[in-house]
Amino acid sequence: MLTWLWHYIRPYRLRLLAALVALVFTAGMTLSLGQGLKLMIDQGFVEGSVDGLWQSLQIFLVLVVAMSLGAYCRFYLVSWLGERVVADIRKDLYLNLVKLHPGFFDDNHSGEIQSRVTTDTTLLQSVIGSEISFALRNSLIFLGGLVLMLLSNLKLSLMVLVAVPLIIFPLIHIGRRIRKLSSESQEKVADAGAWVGESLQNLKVVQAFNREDVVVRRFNGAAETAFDVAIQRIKKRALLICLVMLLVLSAVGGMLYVGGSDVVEGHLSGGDLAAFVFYAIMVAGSLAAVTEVYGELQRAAGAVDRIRELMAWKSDITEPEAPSAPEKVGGSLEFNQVTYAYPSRLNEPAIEALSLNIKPGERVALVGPSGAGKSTIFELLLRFRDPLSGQIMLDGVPIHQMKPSRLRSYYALVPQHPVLFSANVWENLRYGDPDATDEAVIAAAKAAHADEFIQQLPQGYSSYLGERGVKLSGGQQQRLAIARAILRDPEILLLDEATSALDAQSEFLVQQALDRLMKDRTTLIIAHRLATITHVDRIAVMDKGKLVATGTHEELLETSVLYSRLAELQFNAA
Ligand SMILES: Nc1ncnc2c1ncn2[C@@H]1O[C@H](COP(=O)(O)OP(=O)(O)OP(=O)(O)O)[C@@H](O)[C@H]1O
Repeated sequence: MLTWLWHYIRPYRLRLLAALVALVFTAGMTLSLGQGLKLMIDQGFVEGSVDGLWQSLQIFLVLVVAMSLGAYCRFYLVSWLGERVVADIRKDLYLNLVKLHPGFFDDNHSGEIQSRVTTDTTLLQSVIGSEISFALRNSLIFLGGLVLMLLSNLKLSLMVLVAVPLIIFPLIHIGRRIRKLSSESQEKVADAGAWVGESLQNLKVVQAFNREDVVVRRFNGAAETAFDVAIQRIKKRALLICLVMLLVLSAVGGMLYVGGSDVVEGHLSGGDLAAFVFYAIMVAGSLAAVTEVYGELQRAAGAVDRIRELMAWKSDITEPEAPSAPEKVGGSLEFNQVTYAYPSRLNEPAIEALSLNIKPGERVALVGPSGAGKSTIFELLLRFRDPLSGQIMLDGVPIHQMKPSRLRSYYALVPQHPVLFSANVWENLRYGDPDATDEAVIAAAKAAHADEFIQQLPQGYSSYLGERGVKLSGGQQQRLAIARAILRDPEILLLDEATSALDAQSEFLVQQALDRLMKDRTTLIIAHRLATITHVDRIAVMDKGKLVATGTHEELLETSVLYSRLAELQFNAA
């Protein structure tokens, strides 16, 4: 774990060094205050000299100023390091997450992952940015105080030495228990957090079905479990603090008694006893502080484990060593005996032995009942998943021999549920092509029949969309998604029921835009409504992961029982 952390701290080692110097300096100054105290008492109070008192006070004040300045530098440098290192870790973690294969998020709750990116890294930040320094400073004070105590009075110091193991051993034992409980507690909080995310995102469904009480009950359950686990941890922690105080302060009381007797008998000066008590309090306080922070460090160790686990995940979609990367592709696609099954349902292939050739510029519609595997074909084409067997070729090159980013640059995807990001219209459309000029963006919006409604938004193209921005209707969102694809000007178009959320009027307009977009481009359309695809070159009928027929609308009405049944249901019902 330390080597891992060092990897992140290393670039800032000069600052670390400066922080350490400041830390050692302030610890030294803190300890020297004891000597200042001794001077003040022996030269001032005991000798009854105001001059002596004034002189020793001056020395005391110099020490205080030096200590305060040192503390300023230490606090600034150490906190800077904490923030910096954690920002770097967050960036790395996010970079790894966005590169993971999308299937990863099927099995891993995105809420839990979110909590790792935020909560766990925050925990780590407080550890690097304060607690390690706190622990180090207190350890130094503990050790320095102990040495000064030993030097000034052996007998009294022996009492401390007897007390130390009595304190340390129960502490380590309880600390271990705390570590286990704290990672458990964090998992429970993450569970509750994930549930909040899911239920709030889908609040309309929750309310439409009057299921508020059910989600509340489930959340309460999760919150209570988190509470129960946290309480177990807190009990242990409370015990830890209580034990430390009891043991340390009893030892200090004993020392005061024994040392006080020595002063009374004249073996020890008042200043020596004051300095000794000062050190004893420092030693006790720093030990208590170390134990306090020990629990936090244990918690952070749990957080580090979880962050590292997430960073260690690698995408299932591998980059080829010697990628084939044609600059331009013609757009022919060939599925060769492709089989794929989702990891959670390995014995039920979603696509089975699929073979299909698509010529450059051809428009092919995929139809079939729900669950037939149409969306899975898109996922395979985009290399969100790789086939278990068989291969997919683009212009004769197997797509697994292409860099995923290069492969995806040939496509534009218009998904069934358009996704708009929290950004303005310009930026949302430029998702298709970040370098597009304003004119090109507007032309694409016009072609997708989106320009008109965009102009009417409060700030036109600069209107902010997304969760906290302007809300758009389903049809408007879809037209933006189409404009995005137009802007991308891809070799291959993947349309997932792109006109599903449109009214008859906009559907007509968008269909025109799509026709223009599809011209001379290989296009795959997932279609539920056969009316929208009667004009395509070829229709591929899928059922339960298998390709059962291909042909034109007219041909399939003759040859495919499944297709004619689908057509009959749709056209007759219409
Ligand atoms: N992430 C997943 N994990 C496990 N199984 C999945 C996953 N996604 C899809 N499936 C299953 O794979 C099969 C094919 O699904 P797919 O989404 O490709 O069908 P589809 O033809 O697009 O359906 P629809 O028309 O309803 O969108 C279905 O049986 C589905 O339950």
